[in-house]
Amino acid sequence: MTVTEPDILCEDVVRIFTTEGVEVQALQGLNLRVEKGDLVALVGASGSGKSTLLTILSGLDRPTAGTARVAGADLTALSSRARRAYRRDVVGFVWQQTARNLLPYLTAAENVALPLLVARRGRPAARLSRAEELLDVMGVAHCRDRRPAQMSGGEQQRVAIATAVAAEPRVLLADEPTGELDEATSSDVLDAMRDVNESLGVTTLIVTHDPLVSEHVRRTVAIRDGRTATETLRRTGVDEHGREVLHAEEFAVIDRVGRLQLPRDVVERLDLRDRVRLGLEPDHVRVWPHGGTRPDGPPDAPPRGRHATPSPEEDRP
Ligand SMILES: Nc1ncnc2c1ncn2[C@@H]1O[C@H](COP(=O)(O)OP(=O)(O)OP(=O)(O)O)[C@@H](O)[C@H]1O
Repeated sequence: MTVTEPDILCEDVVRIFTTEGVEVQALQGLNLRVEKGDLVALVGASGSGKSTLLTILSGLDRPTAGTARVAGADLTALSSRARRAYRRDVVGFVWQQTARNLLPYLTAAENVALPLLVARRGRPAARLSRAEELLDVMGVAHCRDRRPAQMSGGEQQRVAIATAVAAEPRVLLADEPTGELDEATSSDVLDAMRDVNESLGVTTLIVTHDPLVSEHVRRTVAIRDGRTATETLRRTGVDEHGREVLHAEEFAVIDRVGRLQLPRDVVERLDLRDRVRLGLEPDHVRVWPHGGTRPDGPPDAPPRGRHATPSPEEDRP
Protein backbone atom coordinates (compact mmCIF):
# COMPACT_ATOMS: atom_id res chain seq x y z
CA MET A 1 0.00 0.00 0.00
CA THR A 2 1.38 3.44 -0.87
CA VAL A 3 1.09 5.95 1.90
CA THR A 4 0.33 9.37 0.44
CA GLU A 5 1.45 12.47 2.26
CA PRO A 6 -1.35 14.61 3.66
CA ASP A 7 -1.93 17.97 1.97
CA ILE A 8 -1.00 19.79 5.19
CA LEU A 9 1.70 18.25 7.34
CA CYS A 10 3.14 20.06 10.36
CA GLU A 11 5.57 18.26 12.63
CA ASP A 12 6.97 19.89 15.75
CA VAL A 13 6.57 23.36 14.29
CA VAL A 14 8.15 26.06 16.44
CA ARG A 15 7.93 29.80 15.78
CA ILE A 16 9.73 32.17 18.08
CA PHE A 17 9.37 35.93 17.71
CA THR A 18 11.95 38.21 19.27
CA THR A 19 10.95 41.79 19.92
CA GLU A 20 13.22 44.12 21.85
CA GLY A 21 15.16 41.20 23.26
CA VAL A 22 12.04 39.40 24.51
CA GLU A 23 11.23 36.00 23.03
CA VAL A 24 7.65 34.89 22.42
CA GLN A 25 7.13 31.22 21.55
CA ALA A 26 4.01 31.52 19.39
CA LEU A 27 4.19 27.86 18.27
CA GLN A 28 5.79 25.35 20.60
CA GLY A 29 6.01 22.10 18.65
CA LEU A 30 2.71 22.03 16.82
CA ASN A 31 1.59 18.90 14.95
CA LEU A 32 -1.17 18.82 12.36
CA ARG A 33 -2.14 16.55 9.46
CA VAL A 34 -4.92 17.43 7.06
CA GLU A 35 -5.60 14.80 4.41
CA LYS A 36 -6.38 15.64 0.81
CA GLY A 37 -9.93 16.92 0.41
CA ASP A 38 -10.58 17.31 4.16
CA LEU A 39 -12.28 20.29 5.77
CA VAL A 40 -10.86 21.13 9.18
CA ALA A 41 -11.50 23.95 11.64
CA LEU A 42 -8.63 25.12 13.80
CA VAL A 43 -9.87 26.75 16.98
CA GLY A 44 -8.13 28.26 19.95
CA ALA A 45 -8.17 31.18 22.35
CA SER A 46 -6.72 34.51 21.38
CA GLY A 47 -2.92 34.28 21.35
CA SER A 48 -2.82 30.48 21.01
CA GLY A 49 -0.90 30.70 17.73
CA LYS A 50 -3.61 30.27 15.07
CA SER A 51 -2.66 33.22 12.88
CA THR A 52 1.04 32.41 13.24
CA LEU A 53 0.38 28.94 11.85
CA LEU A 54 -1.75 30.25 9.01
CA THR A 55 0.88 32.82 8.07
CA ILE A 56 3.41 29.98 7.81
CA LEU A 57 1.07 27.77 5.78
CA SER A 58 0.29 30.64 3.44
CA GLY A 59 4.02 31.02 2.68
CA LEU A 60 4.33 34.49 4.24
CA ASP A 61 6.50 33.37 7.16
CA ARG A 62 8.85 30.47 8.00
CA PRO A 63 8.95 28.30 11.10
CA THR A 64 11.93 28.69 13.43
CA ALA A 65 12.15 24.88 13.61
CA GLY A 66 10.17 21.83 12.59
CA THR A 67 8.57 20.61 9.38
CA ALA A 68 5.79 22.37 7.51
CA ARG A 69 4.78 20.89 4.16
CA VAL A 70 1.77 21.77 2.04
CA ALA A 71 0.92 19.70 -1.04
CA GLY A 72 4.46 18.33 -0.93
CA ALA A 73 6.12 21.80 -0.81
CA ASP A 74 8.62 22.19 2.02
CA LEU A 75 7.79 25.63 3.44
CA THR A 76 11.05 25.85 5.36
CA ALA A 77 13.16 25.62 2.21
CA LEU A 78 11.34 27.45 -0.61
CA SER A 79 13.32 30.03 -2.57
CA SER A 80 11.63 33.44 -3.04
CA ARG A 81 10.65 32.46 -6.56
CA ALA A 82 9.23 29.10 -5.50
CA ARG A 83 7.41 30.86 -2.68
CA ARG A 84 5.70 33.21 -5.15
CA ALA A 85 4.70 30.26 -7.33
CA TYR A 86 3.46 28.43 -4.23
CA ARG A 87 1.26 31.37 -3.25
CA ARG A 88 -0.06 31.73 -6.78
CA ASP A 89 -0.68 28.05 -7.65
CA VAL A 90 -0.94 25.93 -4.51
CA VAL A 91 -2.87 27.90 -1.89
CA GLY A 92 -5.91 30.17 -1.92
CA PHE A 93 -6.79 32.50 0.97
CA VAL A 94 -9.82 34.08 2.51
CA TRP A 95 -9.04 36.66 5.18
CA GLN A 96 -11.26 38.06 7.91
CA GLN A 97 -11.25 41.63 6.63
CA THR A 98 -13.61 41.58 3.67
CA ALA A 99 -11.70 44.55 2.21
CA ARG A 100 -8.44 42.55 2.15
CA ASN A 101 -9.88 39.85 -0.11
CA LEU A 102 -11.09 41.86 -3.08
CA LEU A 103 -9.84 44.78 -5.12
CA PRO A 104 -12.27 47.67 -4.56
CA TYR A 105 -12.18 49.01 -8.13
CA LEU A 106 -12.96 45.67 -9.81
CA THR A 107 -16.37 44.05 -10.15
CA ALA A 108 -17.06 40.67 -8.53
CA ALA A 109 -16.54 38.86 -11.85
CA GLU A 110 -13.29 40.74 -12.53
CA ASN A 111 -12.03 39.96 -9.02
CA VAL A 112 -12.72 36.24 -9.49
CA ALA A 113 -11.08 36.23 -12.94
CA LEU A 114 -7.96 38.02 -11.69
CA PRO A 115 -6.09 34.96 -10.29
CA LEU A 116 -6.62 33.25 -13.66
CA LEU A 117 -5.11 36.25 -15.41
CA VAL A 118 -2.13 36.23 -13.00
CA ALA A 119 -1.67 32.49 -13.61
CA ARG A 120 -2.01 33.16 -17.39
CA ARG A 121 -4.83 30.67 -17.74
CA GLY A 122 -7.23 30.82 -20.66
CA ARG A 123 -8.43 33.69 -22.80
CA PRO A 124 -10.35 36.67 -21.35
CA ALA A 125 -13.75 35.26 -22.36
CA ALA A 126 -12.95 31.85 -20.85
CA ARG A 127 -11.73 33.48 -17.63
CA LEU A 128 -14.88 35.55 -17.32
CA SER A 129 -17.07 32.56 -17.97
CA ARG A 130 -15.22 30.55 -15.28
CA ALA A 131 -15.69 33.50 -12.90
CA GLU A 132 -19.42 33.59 -13.60
CA GLU A 133 -19.68 29.86 -13.04
CA LEU A 134 -17.98 30.17 -9.63
CA LEU A 135 -20.13 33.15 -8.63
CA ASP A 136 -23.13 31.04 -9.48
CA VAL A 137 -21.87 28.11 -7.35
CA MET A 138 -21.39 30.57 -4.47
CA GLY A 139 -24.94 31.91 -4.89
CA VAL A 140 -23.76 35.43 -5.74
CA ALA A 141 -24.30 35.50 -9.53
CA HIS A 142 -26.39 38.64 -8.99
CA CYS A 143 -23.25 40.48 -7.76
CA ARG A 144 -21.38 39.85 -11.02
CA ASP A 145 -21.12 43.52 -12.06
CA ARG A 146 -20.96 45.05 -8.59
CA ARG A 147 -17.89 46.41 -6.87
CA PRO A 148 -17.17 45.28 -3.27
CA ALA A 149 -18.63 48.48 -1.77
CA GLN A 150 -21.95 47.62 -3.44
CA MET A 151 -22.15 44.18 -1.77
CA SER A 152 -23.01 43.06 1.77
CA GLY A 153 -20.30 41.54 3.99
CA GLY A 154 -21.62 38.01 3.37
CA GLU A 155 -21.73 38.56 -0.39
CA GLN A 156 -18.17 39.90 -0.33
CA GLN A 157 -16.95 36.81 1.53
CA ARG A 158 -18.66 34.49 -0.96
CA VAL A 159 -17.04 36.37 -3.82
CA ALA A 160 -13.77 36.11 -1.86
CA ILE A 161 -14.16 32.31 -1.67
CA ALA A 162 -14.83 32.16 -5.42
CA THR A 163 -11.71 34.29 -6.00
CA ALA A 164 -9.61 32.10 -3.69
CA VAL A 165 -10.51 28.89 -5.53
CA ALA A 166 -10.56 30.30 -9.09
CA ALA A 167 -7.07 29.11 -9.98
CA GLU A 168 -7.87 25.66 -8.54
CA PRO A 169 -5.48 25.68 -5.57
CA ARG A 170 -4.83 22.37 -3.78
CA VAL A 171 -5.41 24.02 -0.40
CA LEU A 172 -7.77 26.75 0.78
CA LEU A 173 -6.80 28.65 3.94
CA ALA A 174 -9.30 30.88 5.70
CA ASP A 175 -8.47 33.16 8.64
CA GLU A 176 -11.58 34.05 10.63
CA PRO A 177 -13.67 34.25 7.43
CA THR A 178 -16.81 34.96 9.44
CA GLY A 179 -15.22 37.33 11.95
CA GLU A 180 -17.02 40.41 10.64
CA LEU A 181 -20.39 38.77 9.97
CA ASP A 182 -23.55 38.20 11.99
CA GLU A 183 -24.58 34.66 12.93
CA ALA A 184 -27.00 33.96 10.07
CA THR A 185 -24.62 35.34 7.43
CA SER A 186 -21.71 33.40 8.99
CA SER A 187 -23.70 30.23 8.68
CA ASP A 188 -24.31 30.88 4.95
CA VAL A 189 -20.65 31.62 4.32
CA LEU A 190 -19.60 28.43 6.14
CA ASP A 191 -22.07 26.42 4.07
CA ALA A 192 -20.51 27.98 0.98
CA MET A 193 -17.06 26.90 2.14
CA ARG A 194 -18.30 23.39 2.72
CA ASP A 195 -19.90 23.31 -0.75
CA VAL A 196 -16.66 24.40 -2.35
CA ASN A 197 -14.72 21.83 -0.35
CA GLU A 198 -17.09 19.06 -1.43
CA SER A 199 -17.61 20.06 -5.05
CA LEU A 200 -14.01 21.01 -5.89
CA GLY A 201 -12.29 18.65 -3.44
CA VAL A 202 -10.06 21.48 -2.23
CA THR A 203 -8.41 20.73 1.13
CA THR A 204 -9.70 23.42 3.48
CA LEU A 205 -8.41 24.78 6.79
CA ILE A 206 -10.52 27.37 8.58
CA VAL A 207 -8.92 29.20 11.49
CA THR A 208 -11.41 30.69 13.86
CA HIS A 209 -12.58 31.33 17.36
CA ASP A 210 -16.19 31.27 16.20
CA PRO A 211 -17.77 28.22 17.93
CA LEU A 212 -20.37 28.09 15.15
CA VAL A 213 -17.68 26.97 12.68
CA SER A 214 -17.19 23.67 14.48
CA GLU A 215 -20.83 22.81 13.84
CA HIS A 216 -20.19 22.98 10.10
CA VAL A 217 -17.14 20.71 9.93
CA ARG A 218 -16.45 17.09 10.81
CA ARG A 219 -13.05 17.70 12.35
CA THR A 220 -12.11 20.49 14.72
CA VAL A 221 -8.55 20.79 15.97
CA ALA A 222 -8.01 22.89 19.09
CA ILE A 223 -4.67 24.53 19.74
CA ARG A 224 -3.54 25.73 23.12
CA ASP A 225 -0.31 27.58 23.90
CA GLY A 226 1.10 26.91 20.43
CA ARG A 227 0.45 23.15 20.45
CA THR A 228 -2.28 20.91 19.13
CA ALA A 229 -4.32 20.01 22.21
CA THR A 230 -7.50 18.16 21.27
CA GLU A 231 -9.53 17.11 18.27
CA THR A 232 -13.27 16.74 17.98
CA LEU A 233 -14.60 14.40 15.33
CA ARG A 234 -18.22 14.47 14.26
CA ARG A 235 -20.03 11.77 12.36
CA THR A 236 -23.62 11.14 11.49
CA GLY A 237 -25.30 8.01 12.77
CA VAL A 238 -28.82 6.69 13.07
CA ASP A 239 -30.64 6.46 16.40
CA GLU A 240 -33.02 3.69 17.53
CA HIS A 241 -35.91 5.47 15.77
CA GLY A 242 -34.05 5.58 12.46
CA ARG A 243 -33.42 9.34 12.77
CA GLU A 244 -30.12 10.83 11.65
CA VAL A 245 -28.11 12.11 14.62
CA LEU A 246 -24.76 13.83 14.90
CA HIS A 247 -22.19 12.30 17.26
CA ALA A 248 -19.26 14.38 18.48
CA GLU A 249 -16.28 12.89 20.28
CA GLU A 250 -13.31 14.73 21.71
CA PHE A 251 -9.84 13.18 21.59
CA ALA A 252 -6.53 14.26 23.06
CA VAL A 253 -3.80 14.51 20.43
CA ILE A 254 -0.57 12.61 20.97
CA ASP A 255 2.62 13.59 19.15
CA ARG A 256 5.43 11.41 17.81
CA VAL A 257 7.30 11.36 21.09
CA GLY A 258 4.23 10.59 23.17
CA ARG A 259 3.38 14.06 24.53
CA LEU A 260 -0.29 14.89 24.93
CA GLN A 261 -2.26 17.72 26.47
CA LEU A 262 -5.23 16.71 28.54
CA PRO A 263 -8.27 18.97 28.07
CA ARG A 264 -8.27 21.81 30.59
CA ASP A 265 -11.60 20.78 32.17
CA VAL A 266 -10.24 17.27 32.85
CA VAL A 267 -7.10 18.71 34.44
CA GLU A 268 -9.15 21.05 36.61
CA ARG A 269 -11.83 18.52 37.58
CA LEU A 270 -9.28 15.95 38.77
CA ASP A 271 -6.87 18.59 40.07
CA LEU A 272 -4.02 17.13 38.00
CA ARG A 273 -0.75 19.02 38.46
CA ASP A 274 3.00 18.60 38.77
CA ARG A 275 2.95 14.84 38.25
CA VAL A 276 0.36 12.12 37.68
CA ARG A 277 0.34 8.36 38.12
CA LEU A 278 0.00 6.23 35.01
CA GLY A 279 -1.41 2.70 34.87
CA LEU A 280 -0.72 0.62 31.77
CA GLU A 281 -3.55 -1.71 30.77
CA PRO A 282 -3.39 -4.12 27.82
CA ASP A 283 -5.13 -1.65 25.51
CA HIS A 284 -5.11 1.72 27.29
CA VAL A 285 -3.49 3.92 29.89
CA ARG A 286 -5.08 5.21 33.08
CA VAL A 287 -4.17 8.52 34.70
CA TRP A 288 -4.54 9.46 38.39
CA PRO A 289 -3.78 12.57 40.36
CA HIS A 290 -0.53 12.16 42.31
CA GLY A 291 -2.33 11.93 45.64
CA GLY A 292 -5.29 9.93 44.23
CA THR A 293 -6.20 6.25 44.45
CA ARG A 294 -3.21 4.04 43.71
CA PRO A 295 -3.17 2.37 40.32
CA ASP A 296 -2.77 -1.08 41.92
CA GLY A 297 -6.35 -0.87 43.19
CA PRO A 298 -9.24 -2.89 41.77
CA PRO A 299 -9.29 -3.93 38.12
CA ASP A 300 -10.12 -1.28 35.59
CA ALA A 301 -13.60 0.21 35.74
CA PRO A 302 -15.43 0.95 32.48
CA PRO A 303 -14.55 4.37 31.09
CA ARG A 304 -16.66 7.21 32.43
CA GLY A 305 -17.63 10.47 30.80
CA ARG A 306 -16.86 11.88 27.40
CA HIS A 307 -13.14 12.26 28.05
CA ALA A 308 -12.50 8.63 28.87
CA THR A 309 -9.67 7.12 26.83
CA PRO A 310 -11.23 5.95 23.56
CA SER A 311 -10.95 2.32 22.57
CA PRO A 312 -9.40 1.60 19.17
CA GLU A 313 -12.89 1.02 17.71
CA GLU A 314 -14.02 4.45 18.89
CA ASP A 315 -10.96 6.12 17.47
CA ARG A 316 -12.52 6.53 14.07
CA PRO A 317 -14.74 9.20 12.58
N1 LIG B 1 5.16 39.40 14.76
C1 LIG B 1 5.09 39.09 16.04
N2 LIG B 1 6.01 39.54 16.91
C2 LIG B 1 5.97 39.22 18.22
N3 LIG B 1 5.03 38.41 18.78
C3 LIG B 1 4.08 37.93 17.96
C4 LIG B 1 4.05 38.24 16.56
N4 LIG B 1 2.98 37.61 16.00
C5 LIG B 1 2.36 36.95 17.00
N5 LIG B 1 3.02 37.14 18.18
C6 LIG B 1 2.68 36.55 19.48
O1 LIG B 1 2.54 35.15 19.29
C7 LIG B 1 1.45 34.64 20.06
C8 LIG B 1 0.45 33.96 19.12
O2 LIG B 1 -0.16 34.96 18.30
P1 LIG B 1 -1.24 34.63 17.16
O3 LIG B 1 -1.58 35.92 16.49
O4 LIG B 1 -0.71 33.55 16.30
O5 LIG B 1 -2.45 34.09 18.02
P2 LIG B 1 -3.97 33.83 17.56
O6 LIG B 1 -4.36 32.53 18.15
O7 LIG B 1 -4.09 33.99 16.08
O8 LIG B 1 -4.73 35.01 18.28
P3 LIG B 1 -6.05 35.83 17.80
O9 LIG B 1 -7.18 34.84 17.83
O10 LIG B 1 -6.17 36.91 18.82
O11 LIG B 1 -5.76 36.35 16.41
C9 LIG B 1 0.88 35.82 20.82
O12 LIG B 1 1.46 35.83 22.10
C10 LIG B 1 1.33 37.02 20.00
O13 LIG B 1 1.47 38.17 20.82
